[in-house]
Amino acid sequence: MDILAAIDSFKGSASSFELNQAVLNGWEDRKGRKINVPIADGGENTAEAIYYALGGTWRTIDGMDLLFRQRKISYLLTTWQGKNTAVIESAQALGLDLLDKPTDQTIRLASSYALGELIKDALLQEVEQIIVTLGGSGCSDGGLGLLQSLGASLEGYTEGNPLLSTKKLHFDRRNVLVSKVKLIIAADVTNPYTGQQGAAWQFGRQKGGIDTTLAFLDKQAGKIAQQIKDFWEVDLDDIPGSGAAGGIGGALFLLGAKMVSGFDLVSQITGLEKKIEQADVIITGEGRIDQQTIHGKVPYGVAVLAKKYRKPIIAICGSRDQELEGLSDFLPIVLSIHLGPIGLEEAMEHRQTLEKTKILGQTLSRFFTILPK
Ligand SMILES: Nc1ncnc2c1ncn2[C@@H]1O[C@H](COP(=O)(O)OP(=O)(O)O)[C@@H](O)[C@H]1O
Ligand SMILES: O=C(O)[C@H](O)COP(=O)(O)O
Repeated sequence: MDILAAIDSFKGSASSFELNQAVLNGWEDRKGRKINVPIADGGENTAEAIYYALGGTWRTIDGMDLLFRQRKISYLLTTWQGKNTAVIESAQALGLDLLDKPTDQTIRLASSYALGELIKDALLQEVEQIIVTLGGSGCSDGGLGLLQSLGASLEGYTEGNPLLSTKKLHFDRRNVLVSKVKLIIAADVTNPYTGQQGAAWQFGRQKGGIDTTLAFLDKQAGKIAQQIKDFWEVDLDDIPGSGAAGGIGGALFLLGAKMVSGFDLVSQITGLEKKIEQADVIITGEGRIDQQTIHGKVPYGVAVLAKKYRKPIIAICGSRDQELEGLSDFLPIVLSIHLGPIGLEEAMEHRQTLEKTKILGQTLSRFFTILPK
């Protein structure tokens, strides 16, 4: 029996490659093939998943993070579809993981400026295209910091999160630095720029924002979106994914980037569909399987492919919502790696997570051996 593992990283806990390997190490069937497909949807570890598929070299620069703190940041230089390509994972500079604890203060301070600096560095490497992966970010600035770094001026901006103070955005799309390369956004969600389904309300709470801050950020994003509509005739709220990474999706779209689903892109690059077609059992998962999972996250994407080829699929996670509504049609079995009540900090410990994942892999393989042939 050939088993394929394509589990998304458990954010803050373990990478996709490690989790896949843990399940495969636990799997007791010695005869079949064990296929490890590192996978991602745009969030943390996406560049690594692409690296496993394409190879390439890592370029490390003295960059900064979402709070303007100095930090060494790496991005991937590779070849994709015959073109010199940079893969910049926004979570490397702007990740929620980089904050000790997301609070209302961090969301009020955080900016996407550091991502613009990485894009500028990639442009100096003479690449023909840049893939910017979005997800797992700790900022919610409508992408204004990024635009500022690439040459836009933000009227009224004081400091910290530019969405709080910017009154007006000025930039000439013909002059922005990225006009010479093909820009691809690989977004992990399809949310719009503003509104109840938009960046601030949907993802601002996990970034520490309190309701009054989120309401203000959403109102400000609405003003910027209106201005963009008036001047550039682009309605960001009509663009699925413009609310990814706190609105960076919208900002990059404005710069002419092509928006694609992060999962679809990684799945194409890794040849996931073909590999699923050839496997007998599929294991997927993510840190927390919840109502958001069905909106383009890895386990849903893998499950859609498994369903297409009628392959049995099991999802594993660190924690899950009790109710998973429409998801159970695609993922009937969602199992936590944890066996008893446990605090979140202890649960997320790296080594234990991999050990428990291995044990769950072992249990699942035994289950398949008792099934009638
Ligand atoms: N080892 C673990 N055990 C229990 N819960 C975990 C573990 N790793 C991650 N989580 C939970 O998953 C959350 C991250 O969700 P995840 O699905 O990995 O990312 P995202 O939702 O950004 O795609 C963490 O905040 C935590 O609640
Ligand atoms: O805001 C972001 O960075 C994402 O697009 C959504 O975040 P998540 O994948 O960390 O939930």
